[in-house]
Amino acid sequence: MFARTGNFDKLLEKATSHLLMDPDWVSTLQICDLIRQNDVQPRYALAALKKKLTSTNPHSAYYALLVVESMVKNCGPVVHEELTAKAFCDFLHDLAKTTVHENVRTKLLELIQAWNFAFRKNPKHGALKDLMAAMKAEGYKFPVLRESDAMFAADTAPEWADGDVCHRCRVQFNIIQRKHHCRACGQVFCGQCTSRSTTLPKYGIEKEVRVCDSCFEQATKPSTT
Ligand SMILES: O=P(O)(O)O[C@@H]1[C@H](O)[C@H](OP(=O)(O)O)[C@@H](O)[C@H](O)[C@H]1O
Ligand SMILES: [Zn+2]
Ligand SMILES: [Zn+2]
Repeated sequence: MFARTGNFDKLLEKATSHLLMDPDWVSTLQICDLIRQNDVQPRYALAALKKKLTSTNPHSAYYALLVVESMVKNCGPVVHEELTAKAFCDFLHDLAKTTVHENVRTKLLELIQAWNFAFRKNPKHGALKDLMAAMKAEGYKFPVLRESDAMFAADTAPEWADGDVCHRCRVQFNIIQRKHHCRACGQVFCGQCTSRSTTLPKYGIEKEVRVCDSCFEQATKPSTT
């Protein structure tokens, strides 16, 4: 686990370096890949980003906000849930109040507006709606919404299911027979039923990851079209 978060920490330093003249999109998108591939948990990522967002350096704080924006666009519901949790919305409210960087505040208002539009139909993200209402009541002026800002990347890999037996052959898990997850369908399997790996471009996963036999067949069969 450490190896994966160690990689994340290095990428975050690069993506939010105060020496950057322009955003480091390569590192930013590699961060998204780590989250998408379940190598780093969104909670860990957002906790690390909070420190960067409150940096005294305007570039670091601003680039950190661009990383959050990319995560929301590219990593799907697991990030959306963390982002719109009350605790993080309270942090964003405080950041809007306390940041000394006008560019961060402007970008933050733009993002809160875009996220509210994107999640407007989903009651799960009520804390974000409350945040925007509270900030409007406090006199914050939100920019005109660009709907393009609120579009998100297509598919993201499904969340992992849990279970005591292999989803395919029903063998019981135990100290020897370990659990594994297929990154394509998210189901839980034994080692024998997830012995192969493949890339999953439709989920933005470019490296070979563990998949179950049926998802392997599905992902590797020549396309009929
Ligand atoms: O080996 P364990 O200590 O049981 O841990 C399991 C591995 O981390 C599996 O990773 P993998 O799918 O990449 O094998 C994961 O899918 C299971 O949920 C975990 O229980
Ligand atoms: Zn099995
Ligand atoms: Zn599968």
